[in-house]
Amino acid sequence: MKEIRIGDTVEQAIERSDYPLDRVRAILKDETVAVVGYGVQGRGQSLNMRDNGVKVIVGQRKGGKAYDLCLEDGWEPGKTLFDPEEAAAKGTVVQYLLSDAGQKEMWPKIKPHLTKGKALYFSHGFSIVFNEQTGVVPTADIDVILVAPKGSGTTVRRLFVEGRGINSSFAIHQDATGKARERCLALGIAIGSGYLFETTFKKEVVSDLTGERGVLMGAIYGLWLAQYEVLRANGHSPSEAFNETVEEATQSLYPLIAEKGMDWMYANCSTTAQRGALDWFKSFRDASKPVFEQLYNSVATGEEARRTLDANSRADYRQQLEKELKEIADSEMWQAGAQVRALRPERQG
Ligand SMILES: NC(=O)C1=CN([C@@H]2O[C@H](COP(=O)(O)OP(=O)(O)OC[C@H]3O[C@@H](n4cnc5c(N)ncnc54)[C@H](O)[C@@H]3O)[C@@H](O)[C@H]2O)C=CC1
Ligand SMILES: CC(=O)[C@](C)(O)C(=O)O
Ligand SMILES: [Mg+2]
Ligand SMILES: [Mg+2]
Repeated sequence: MKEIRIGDTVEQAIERSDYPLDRVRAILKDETVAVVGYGVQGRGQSLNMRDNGVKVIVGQRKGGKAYDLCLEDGWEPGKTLFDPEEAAAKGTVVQYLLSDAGQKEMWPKIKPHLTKGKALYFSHGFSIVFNEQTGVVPTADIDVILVAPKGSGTTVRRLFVEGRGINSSFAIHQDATGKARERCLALGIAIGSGYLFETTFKKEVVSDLTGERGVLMGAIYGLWLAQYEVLRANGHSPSEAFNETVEEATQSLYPLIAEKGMDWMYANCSTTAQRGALDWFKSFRDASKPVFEQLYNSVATGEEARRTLDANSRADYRQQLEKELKEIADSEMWQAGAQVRALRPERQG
């Protein structure tokens, strides 16, 4: 256990040494963990648990790319690979890792298999917190727990393979068996978390939806695009605009932030840059803060959940997302990006 103390706020983070693998295996020895949904998270988490010696099965419908990936990854039909409902029936822990819209749709089929004493596990507070929209209301006789890796499932797997670990949030929504916390923490370590930070389903979903719409994905792209467009409009070449907006950020400056914080990154830049950045950051904060407040409100009122469920429940949701991602890929900025990235020396030859 590690303590984080900021002013009056004290937090405890669970670490791997609190749950060494033999303890994890002992806690989970009588459990069959059914991972329902082999998407980005289902894949990362199930492979890590399998490598950690946990008894894992996967529930994924036949046909489609995700099923092919299951076979490629060594899941065996009838042994460790089943239809979602069959897996839910066999599992004592059901890791519900369909997309959030998929969780709503499949719930009537999954719910009957969640019998007394089982654990229902989520990696997002979405289905439970917005249950008026999703209809996901588990019976009182099962544990309902959450481990939400704070990163892509791709990273969950990559860090694990490198012997590192991702930060995850965890929360207990229902403890029917008296074992919910042990189950949750053992699973949290088993899926590859390095540290586990306690939260609630509500806090997790609101912060997560804000973060991904904000600084992690939506805001960063908006900010980068605005700068790129201004540079281009003023006659700078695509490569100059891209290097000065994205390539330098991801290749040089952001890794310095990751290493020792914002001040360390600043300290490793010129005094010219430091003076300018220190003068300008407040303008960017002030310009964007009202947008963040609007965003937070839209998340907290359930509006973002409504939009997500509406859009991602359509039959053609994937094609729609792919179409919009392709528009980004085809845009000048990211075409320049593809060519600039190809010039990284380590990508030569
Ligand atoms: N993608 C990520 O890295 C992260 C995801 N999460 C959470 O983990 C959970 C799983 O997310 P992802 O792995 O991104 O899911 P995903 O979008 O990759 O989908 C997972 C699986 O759900 C299936 N699916 C989608 N709609 C369906 C439907 N209507 N009926 C049946 N199956 C359907 C897909 O075919 C896929 O196999 C979600 O709660 C998400 O918010 C949390 C942290 C990060
Ligand atoms: C990767 C992650 O944690 C996100 C951005 O919240 C998500 O994929 O939902
Ligand atoms: Mg997240
Ligand atoms: Mg998210």
